[in-house]
Amino acid sequence: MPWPDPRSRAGQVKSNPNIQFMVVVNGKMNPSSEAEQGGLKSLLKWAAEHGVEVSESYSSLGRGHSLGVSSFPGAGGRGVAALRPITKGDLILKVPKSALITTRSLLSRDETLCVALKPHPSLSPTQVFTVCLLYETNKGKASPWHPYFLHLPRSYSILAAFGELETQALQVDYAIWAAQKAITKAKYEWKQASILMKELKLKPPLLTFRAWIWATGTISSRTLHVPWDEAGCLCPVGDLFNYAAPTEESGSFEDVDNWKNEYAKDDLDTHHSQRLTDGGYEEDAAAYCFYAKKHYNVGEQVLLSYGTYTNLELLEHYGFLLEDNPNEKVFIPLELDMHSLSCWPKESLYIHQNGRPSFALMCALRLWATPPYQRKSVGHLAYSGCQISKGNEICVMKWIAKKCDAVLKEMPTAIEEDKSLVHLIDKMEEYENQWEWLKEASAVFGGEFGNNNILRAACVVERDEPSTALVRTKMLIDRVQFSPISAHLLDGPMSGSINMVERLDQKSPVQSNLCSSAGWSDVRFY
Ligand SMILES: C[S@@+](CC[C@H](N)C(=O)[O-])C[C@H]1O[C@@H](n2cnc3c(N)ncnc32)[C@H](O)[C@@H]1O
Repeated sequence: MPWPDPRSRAGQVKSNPNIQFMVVVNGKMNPSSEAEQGGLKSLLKWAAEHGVEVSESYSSLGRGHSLGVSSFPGAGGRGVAALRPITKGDLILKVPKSALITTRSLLSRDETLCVALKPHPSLSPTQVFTVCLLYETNKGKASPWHPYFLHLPRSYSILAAFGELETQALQVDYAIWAAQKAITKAKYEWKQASILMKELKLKPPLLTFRAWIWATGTISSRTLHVPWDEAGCLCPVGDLFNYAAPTEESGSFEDVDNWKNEYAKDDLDTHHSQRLTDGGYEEDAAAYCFYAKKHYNVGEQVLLSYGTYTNLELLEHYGFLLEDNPNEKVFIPLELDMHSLSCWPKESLYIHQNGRPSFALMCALRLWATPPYQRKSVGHLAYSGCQISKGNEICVMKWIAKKCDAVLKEMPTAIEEDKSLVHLIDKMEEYENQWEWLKEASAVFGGEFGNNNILRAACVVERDEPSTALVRTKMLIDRVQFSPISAHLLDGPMSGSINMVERLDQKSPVQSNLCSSAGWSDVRFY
């Protein structure tokens, strides 16, 4: 999902393009490992050659680059660190238009691709970009973006990549439905584009649904907004910034004025307001420009807001969740008679992670809790976000508390169970075989796996050979990886055996709105 529209900014980037490699552990910077350095070197050398510019500044450390590529375990994995103090509003990175990957830039270099696309006008801009991306990776080293492709993640945990087990583990019905919808849409779009991909003679591994999901995940989680193409652009180096949710001072529950402001924010947030942007394409600079949204000290991770997202939306588009997401919403269904009193759409009836009900939910409930003969005379209070009476407010809050209790009781597992399970899955690699792991799981869950799909799946696998059982369980829980580069190499007799490497380091998201981040806590550099 491309980031929102840019706002215009002034600024200057000094043109020293050599970005450094560092690892930041507990706020302290250390030179990164040789493997990491070696791995990233080719990308950053390529970036420098293609005019990517990173800012320089003076500090007690002397003059030097403001940014470095670092590893932030538990906070997005590979990301960008401040190597010098950075001031709010500083222009920190500039990526020239010529380095951006867009449908247009790919088409302008390839006549075959242009000709092949013409008879397929019904494909959406994103489908076209997905095909173009797979076509470009199909070129292997012949593509000018080959060093960039080498550094893309091998797999994504976006909803479209979910299997049945993961989908059911979401537990919440609207989250399950969102996953099913994302999977169905991806399959439909892949089938639609398959004819074109065959005409383009992509290598067999790149024609698979797995490859489509890889390209979809790349585009969904890494593209930035550009004004000339709704599919957005891939921005080498600019796509190394991890996400920080946009926050505002939240109003206190008792403070009606603050609360009303918060309600105004509900409306703004729904439209992914432009105020959240800290990067954008600038026509006069012919470059994608990135600005610091706040002050950063040396060693801090420099983050960007891609937009305002709930955890389910983050999972859908970016494949991770935030444990503390100020924009998280839990939707509360109203009974028919309550709904008929006001005309609020279902998606406006929710509770924030901090427990604050949305404006629409409060309005609908305040009206419902008012005797019918009074609704006309006091309705304006509800519509302007004000209390109607103390009794009315107590009635509303009691209803919300009862509803929340009922919703939570309907979930097959509780948050404590989910946390234990995520912890157990993380520890799976430490066990020699499935039996040992299941023994530990039984102890934690008191031998009762109830409705826990993941543990039930593990029990079924248990009947296998112990040596293969653990691997199979991990495969059920984790995602297999797709490497476009090795797919490119796999040709001829090996083409059927797409390079699938088990992904053992990724958590399975359980209950999207309640569970911890499933991001790249352990990014591999390759
Ligand atoms: C634009 S990329 C950022 C760079 C990425 N970490 C990398 O190694 O290439 C976006 C992806 O980074 C990860 N990510 C970004 N912010 C995160 C966060 N706050 N927590 C966990 N994962 C995050 C997610 O996998 C997301 O899809």
